[in-house]
Amino acid sequence: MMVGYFMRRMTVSMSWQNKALRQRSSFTTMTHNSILKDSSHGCQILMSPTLVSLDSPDIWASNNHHTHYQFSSNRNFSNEQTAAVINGQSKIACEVRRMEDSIGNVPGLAVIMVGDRRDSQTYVRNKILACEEVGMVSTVTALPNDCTEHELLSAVASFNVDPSVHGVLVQLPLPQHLDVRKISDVLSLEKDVDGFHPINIGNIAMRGREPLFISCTPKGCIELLIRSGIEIMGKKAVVIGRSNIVGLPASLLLQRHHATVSIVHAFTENPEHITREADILITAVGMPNLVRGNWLKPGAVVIDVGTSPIEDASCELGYRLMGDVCYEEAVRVASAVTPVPGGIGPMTIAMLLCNTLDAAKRAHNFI
Ligand SMILES: NC(=O)C1=CN([C@@H]2O[C@H](COP(=O)(O)OP(=O)(O)OC[C@H]3O[C@@H](n4cnc5c(N)ncnc54)[C@H](OP(=O)(O)O)[C@@H]3O)[C@@H](O)[C@H]2O)C=CC1
Ligand SMILES: Nc1nc(=O)c2c([nH]1)NC[C@@H]1CN(c3ccc(C(=O)N[C@@H](CCC(=O)O)C(=O)O)cc3)C=[N+]21
Repeated sequence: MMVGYFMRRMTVSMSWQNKALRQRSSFTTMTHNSILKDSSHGCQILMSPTLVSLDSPDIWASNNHHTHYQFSSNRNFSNEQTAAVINGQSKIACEVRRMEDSIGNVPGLAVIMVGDRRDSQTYVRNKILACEEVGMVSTVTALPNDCTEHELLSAVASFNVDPSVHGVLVQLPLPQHLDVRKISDVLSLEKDVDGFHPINIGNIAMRGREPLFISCTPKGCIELLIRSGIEIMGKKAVVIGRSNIVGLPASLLLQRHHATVSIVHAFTENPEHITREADILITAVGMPNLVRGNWLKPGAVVIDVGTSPIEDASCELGYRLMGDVCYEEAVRVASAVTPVPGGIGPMTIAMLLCNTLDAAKRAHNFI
C-alpha cells in the first residue's frame, strides 16, 4: 500500500517537471533530416529521426530477406528519408488515436526508477515526454536509492496486474544491492517493452522464433541502418560490448539480418585489429573516445550507443553526454556516424513507443 501511494505522488511531480523539459526535448528540436552530410569530410551524420514508422521491414518472416534490404545507395537519400520520418511520426500518434476512438483505450507505459542519477532522470523524462507527444499515458515510480528488493518487485508486480499499463520498464543501472535478474522473474512477459526477459532475448537468438519484444536500443540501431539505406546482409559487423541490454541483442539482431558478426569486449586483445575489419561498427561500452579514427575501416558505418555523462558546469544540467567514439576523428574516416547526443538515444525512445503500442494492441486484441 505504501509503495502504491508513493508511486502516485511521484507520478504527479514527475509530470510537472516534464513540462519544464519540453523545451529541450530532443524530440521537439530534432531536424527532420535524419541524414546530414558533413561537407568537410564527406561523412554522413546519421541523426535520429523524430519518430520512426511502424512498418519496419519484417525480417522475422522466413524467406523474405532478399527483398527488403536492397537499398541502392546510402547517398542522396535525404529527401526520401524526410518523407519516411514524417510519415512514421504521424503513424504512431495516429495508431494511438485510432485505438482510443475504436476501443476507448490508449497505450500505457510505467517506468520504475531507483535512485537519483541525473542522467537516468533525463532519459526517463525524455521517455515520458515522448509518450505525451503521441498521446500515450505514462507513469513514473521513483523509488529511493535504498529501497528494498521487495519494494521494487512489488512495484513491478502491481503494474503487471494494472490493465491501464501495457508496458513496464525498470530504468538501469540499479543500485548494487538490487539484482536485475529478479525483475525478469516477476515482470510479465507481455509487458516487457524493454525486451529484457530471457525468453525475449532467447527468441531473438533462435532461428524460427519470434520475440514478443526486441530491446529498444538494438532495435533502434537496426532501424536507423535500414532507414539510412545501409545494407546489412553480407557485411562484416563488429559490436563492442556484450551486455544483455545492448551489445548481446545488437549482435544477435545483426546476425538475423545476415551480417557476419564479431564481438569485442573487455577481454579482447588488440580490439582495433578487429574493428578495422568492420563495415558496420556498433559500440556500446560507456568509455568516451575509446574508438579512435585509426580503429575504423575507411568508409565504415559507425553507430555510437555509448552515452557517458561528463561533468561540465557550463551545461544546463551540469553534465554533457559523450559517446564511445572520437567523433572528430571518425568523421574523417567513416562514411556515416551517429552523433551523441542526437543519434541512438532518441531512436531508443522511439522504439520504446513502438513496443508499448504493440503491447497495448496485443493486450486488447486490437489490429
Ligand atoms: N543511447 C541509448 O539509448 C543507450 C545508451 N546506453 C549506453 O551504452 C553504454 C553501454 O551500456 P551497457 O551495455 O548497459 O553497459 P555495460 O556496462 O552493461 O556493458 C559494457 C560492455 O562494454 C564492455 N567493455 C568494457 N570495457 C571495454 C573495453 N575497454 N573494450 C571493449 N569492451 C569493453 C564490457 O565487456 P565485458 O562484458 O567483458 O565486461 C561490457 O560488455 C553506456 O554508455 C550506456 O549509457 C545504454 C543503453 C541505451
Ligand atoms: N531499462 C533501461 N532501458 C533503457 O533503454 C535504458 C536504461 N535502462 N538505462 C540507461 C540507458 C540509456 N538510455 C538512453 C535513453 C535516451 C537517451 C536520450 O534521449 N538521449 C538524447 C539526449 C538526452 C538529453 O536530453 O541530454 C540524445 O542522445 O540525443 C539516451 C540514453 C536508455 N537506457
